[in-house]
Amino acid sequence: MIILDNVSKYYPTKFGRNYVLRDVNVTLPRDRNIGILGANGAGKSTLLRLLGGMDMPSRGKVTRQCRVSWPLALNGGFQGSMTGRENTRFVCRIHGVRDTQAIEEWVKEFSEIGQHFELPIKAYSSGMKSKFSFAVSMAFDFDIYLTDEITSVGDARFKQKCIDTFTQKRETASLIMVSHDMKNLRQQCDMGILLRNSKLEIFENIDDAIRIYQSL
Ligand SMILES: Nc1ncnc2c1ncn2[C@@H]1O[C@H](COP(=O)(O)OP(=O)(O)OP(=O)(O)O)[C@@H](O)[C@H]1O
Repeated sequence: MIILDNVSKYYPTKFGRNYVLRDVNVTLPRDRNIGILGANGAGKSTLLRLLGGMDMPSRGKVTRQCRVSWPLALNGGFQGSMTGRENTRFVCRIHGVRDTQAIEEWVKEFSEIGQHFELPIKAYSSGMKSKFSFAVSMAFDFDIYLTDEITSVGDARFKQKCIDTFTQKRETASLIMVSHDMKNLRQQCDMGILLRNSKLEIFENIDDAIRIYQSL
């Protein structure tokens, strides 16, 4: 379960506070696949970051009662001056893994970035960063995976490898995904969240969420 308790999130701007969420109280179950819908700029990516703990609410509290991933293929979550190997080791430590060697080698192999693994992340191309980030995400077992569009990782072959690996993970985990692709949302999700006017509307059935979203 992920519990949002009176959560507000805003960004200060020169026009005043830009509220993305305002006084939101919801509990997201551990065992449903949830699609997040909303117009451009509604706050879907911000919500995903709050759920994963990459970002903090301005007010209120987000409580995770299970292991929640960071948004897959997130490019900005690593330490640029550290190498891929060092970043992997760091993430291992955060997740309480002491013997990091096997995970380091798995990430090196899966990401296909070769000797770049031993170089600082800031020297990676954006494609390399996505591959590396996806590989690190797949090296751990989470209960809930957070994802923006997975389709943005690497070339066609690598993308297929990601989809296959992720499909395996999903046998024991669930998914909270942001997408503008309704077909993809219908295929992957059974429950929906519509984000508009700084509030979340929860739909038990993804089809209902899509119908309301498309009628807006
Ligand atoms: N780091 C930030 N600093 C200031 N404002 C931000 C920041 N990140 C997002 N915002 C603002 O918060 C709002 C929500 O942005 P967010 O990226 O979460 O929306 P989104 O629904 O994911 O959009 P899209 O569908 O276009 O990707 C927007 O008005 C955006 O300008």
